[in-house]
Amino acid sequence: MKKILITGGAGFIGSHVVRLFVTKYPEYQIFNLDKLTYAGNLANLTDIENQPNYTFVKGDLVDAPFVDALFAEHNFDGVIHLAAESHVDRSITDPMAFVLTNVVGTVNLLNAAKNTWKGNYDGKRFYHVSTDEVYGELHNPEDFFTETTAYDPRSPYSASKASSDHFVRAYGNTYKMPVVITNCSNNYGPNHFPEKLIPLMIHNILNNKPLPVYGKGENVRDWLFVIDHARAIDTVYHKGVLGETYNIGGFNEWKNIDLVKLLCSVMDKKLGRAEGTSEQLITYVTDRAGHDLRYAIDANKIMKELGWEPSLQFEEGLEKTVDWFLANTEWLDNVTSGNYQKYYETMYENR
Ligand SMILES: Cc1cn([C@H]2C[C@H](O)[C@@H](COP(=O)(O)OP(=O)(O)O[C@H]3O[C@H](CO)[C@@H](O)[C@H](O)[C@H]3O)O2)c(=O)[nH]c1=O
Repeated sequence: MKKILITGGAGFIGSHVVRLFVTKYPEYQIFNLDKLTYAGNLANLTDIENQPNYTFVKGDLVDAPFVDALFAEHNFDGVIHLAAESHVDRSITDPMAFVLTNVVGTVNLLNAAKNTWKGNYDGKRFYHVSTDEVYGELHNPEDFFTETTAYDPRSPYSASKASSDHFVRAYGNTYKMPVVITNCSNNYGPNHFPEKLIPLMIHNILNNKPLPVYGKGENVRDWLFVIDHARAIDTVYHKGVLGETYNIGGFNEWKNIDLVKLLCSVMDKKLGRAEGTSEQLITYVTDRAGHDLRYAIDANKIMKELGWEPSLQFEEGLEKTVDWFLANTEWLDNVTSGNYQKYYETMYENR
């Protein structure tokens, strides 16, 4: 039985990857290693937690002896590394947390794999899940990030992810480790932690709170339904060429303000409120420091070479997402209690 270690499997994207692998591949033993930070939540996985091919391990990638021991015990065949601090705003107020988890954590994991595999890489694979933010920002509407775009990280978050990408490639080159990397655009969908744009807006609309749009709302992001990202990860894990990088995205660009207005209108319909009700909550707030203007990803390589493509149109995905949040208000209430409130009381003055 192949043993696969998925890190960060209790998080938003990770939990969708764990679910897909546990249900699609009963012949794999899936280990989910997660530190259960504020954004990691085992409630994301209750439907599969009793599956015989699923094991949860709580632990911190920064703890090298722990990571070494886990690897030595199981000699994993594959690693899908998603564990990361992921929120740009938090990286602005606490960059070191991002250096530790994203850089030190990744190098600890690489070392553990290297020292356990000892050059015997037959059937082995180290897959690093990364972000399009490593490429910096775009200004010209005709430009897209491709796999050969030079790295230009501009936030502490993207600098930490760029650094971890470089380490993964360096281990591929220096120790000939079997590595593959993907860089994906903005995800959305069920279980998204409500500090990110879409779930935050859903949460605030439900609670009649202001909808904080940074700057003028002119920044552009490319959005992909999280389950399509999980499908892409499955595709790259099984068909991706070692040493390669694949960009993943939806060819689905939205200006923040247009997206928030669309979401307001979907919410009004779902909640039976008059059209325009939620839009009144839109509040322009101080811009994010160093806010990247536009991300746009060229996903042609994964589409043409590996045959992956998104399964959903954005409007459909957004409606599914809203439906999920409306059906899971308990999940939302749980993740927005306690420290969440404290974070939002101080975050605007910290930015
Ligand atoms: C939370 C929040 C965000 N924004 C803006 C900032 C961005 O232009 C856009 C999306 O913000 P966020 O949801 O924080 O996502 P963004 O900074 O683009 O980064 C996301 O997408 C990246 C991929 O591009 C991932 O690597 C990151 O982990 C993920 O957080 O919305 C607002 O205008 N108001 C808000 O309250």
